[in-house]
Amino acid sequence: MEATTFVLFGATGDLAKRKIYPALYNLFVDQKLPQSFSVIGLGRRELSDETFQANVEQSLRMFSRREANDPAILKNFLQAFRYSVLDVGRKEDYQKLLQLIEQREEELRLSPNRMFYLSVGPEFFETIAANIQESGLGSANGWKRLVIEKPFGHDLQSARDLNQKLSKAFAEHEIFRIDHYLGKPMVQKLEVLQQSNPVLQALWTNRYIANVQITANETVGVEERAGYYDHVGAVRDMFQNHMLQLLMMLAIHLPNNSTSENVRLNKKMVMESLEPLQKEDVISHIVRGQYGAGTIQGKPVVGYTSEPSIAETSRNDTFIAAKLRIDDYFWRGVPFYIRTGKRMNEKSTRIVIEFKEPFKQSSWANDDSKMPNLLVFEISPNEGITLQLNTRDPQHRGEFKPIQIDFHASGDDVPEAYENLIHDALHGDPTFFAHWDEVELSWKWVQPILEAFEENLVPLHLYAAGTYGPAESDALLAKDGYHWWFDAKPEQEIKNKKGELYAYHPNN
Ligand SMILES: NC(=O)C1=CN([C@@H]2O[C@H](COP(=O)(O)OP(=O)(O)OC[C@H]3O[C@@H](n4cnc5c(N)ncnc54)[C@H](OP(=O)(O)O)[C@@H]3O)[C@@H](O)[C@H]2O)C=CC1
Ligand SMILES: O=C1O[C@H](COP(=O)(O)O)[C@@H](O)[C@H](O)[C@H]1O
Repeated sequence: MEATTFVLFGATGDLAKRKIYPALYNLFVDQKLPQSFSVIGLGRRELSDETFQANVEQSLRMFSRREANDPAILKNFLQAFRYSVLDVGRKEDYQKLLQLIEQREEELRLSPNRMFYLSVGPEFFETIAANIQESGLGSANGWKRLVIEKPFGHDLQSARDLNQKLSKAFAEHEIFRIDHYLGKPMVQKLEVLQQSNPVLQALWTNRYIANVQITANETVGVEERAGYYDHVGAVRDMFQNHMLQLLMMLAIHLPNNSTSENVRLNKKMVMESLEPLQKEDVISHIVRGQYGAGTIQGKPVVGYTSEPSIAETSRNDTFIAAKLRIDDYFWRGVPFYIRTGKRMNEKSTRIVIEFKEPFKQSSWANDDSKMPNLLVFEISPNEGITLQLNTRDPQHRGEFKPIQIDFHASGDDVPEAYENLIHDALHGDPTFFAHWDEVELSWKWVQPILEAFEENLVPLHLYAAGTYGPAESDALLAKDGYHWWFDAKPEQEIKNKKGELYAYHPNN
């Protein structure tokens, strides 16, 4: 891998501590960082290099998936780190930064390849990009890349404006827009699984699939992020980016040996084929919710409008469920249901593919003991794939009995999303980053929803914390004769149509 200088804006911030340093450390231990590597951390507060290194070390102790207790490894890792004070608006700070980078490049004999990681608020993205260009930081005789965190815009127009400004300083192939869901190992496997398994390729069509359900449930509430979250809601925070990226990754059809270009083109095609929503259709396709008081894992929690720094009158959405259709050859007629919410019953991100009724034409058609075939991708917190099949149960007069074929990855060996993404950005591999075309098409699809919410054309349903969202979310599927799979019943059991228990909830 080519020698690189990793320039981190926001080096004293929460994301850097919780995700970026642990990811760099784990890549270092796995020998996946360039042999010659320099990190320059930036922030407004004054820190010596030693204090900065000590802070990084502390973040590893708190957040790294691997213990950081080997002094020799730690020393080698931390010696790459330097700190410089930089206020994003102060031009002289960029000159100081340039001098420091050049000095380190000379000391370490690094080629001037520079990766600028913007782990700062979105209000700074444009200014930083412009200053990188103006100061000459990006014009050395090597490559330059810009890694940019979410949110990428607040709506369609602001996203377009931001992109236009960034593109004055960086070309599209130099911009790596982070969507950390694309870094999750199971999401990355979706592409490989489909490409390398003819059995899945054959099934990936409306001929066999009845519906697809994509869920990202969280148990946490708004936490300390009121200032940000109350302006974005679930629709911008999760749906426009992470959930639509999951939809694209699931729905693409890829040629064998596909390249990152194929992935991007196919994702774009999925978004272009999404049936657009008109503002007046939002009410029949989208459910918006907000959590009220309730109980999470046995503990009482307050409702959204009683959370610190949230106005009592807030009508912000903390839950969204949607029904979408992809109007193309493969998916025409297959509804995609998506939901995400805070303060839900459990933390789980999963995709469930429900296959069509297998015995429609057979003499078993009216046998209620059979279940549909399901293919389940558990994305987080546990990673796994389950295929549910029907078999006969000799113990019970030969009724159908679902069996599940399971693969589950073991926790410690699974790299964190940020490890995968930083590794790919260092390699210049854009496959698992959001291309501008996808971002623009996502905002375009979501725009009527934003407007309908703004104009209050859609009711805001309250749901009790610790549930699976408002009843209207269940009704969205029930209208089509479906239900959300794997929502734990109060007693955490899953029963068949005859009311017989056939499985416990997967997270129990
Ligand atoms: N935290 C998270 O879990 C996630 C965060 N993100 C995104 O990552 C980005 C960073 O978030 P997070 O780390 O939580 O934010 P924090 O508020 O914790 O950190 C912000 C960082 O920006 C620096 N900063 C603030 N103002 C300036 C300025 N004028 N000039 C230079 N540096 C400045 C701060 O340093 P100092 O105070 O020293 O100036 C600090 O290092 C945001 O875009 C956020 O949306 C995305 C996903 C998850
Ligand atoms: O981007 C975000 O994602 C997290 C959820 O991520 P996960 O990896 O824990 O599923 C969410 O809590 C946060 O609000 C959002 O900004």
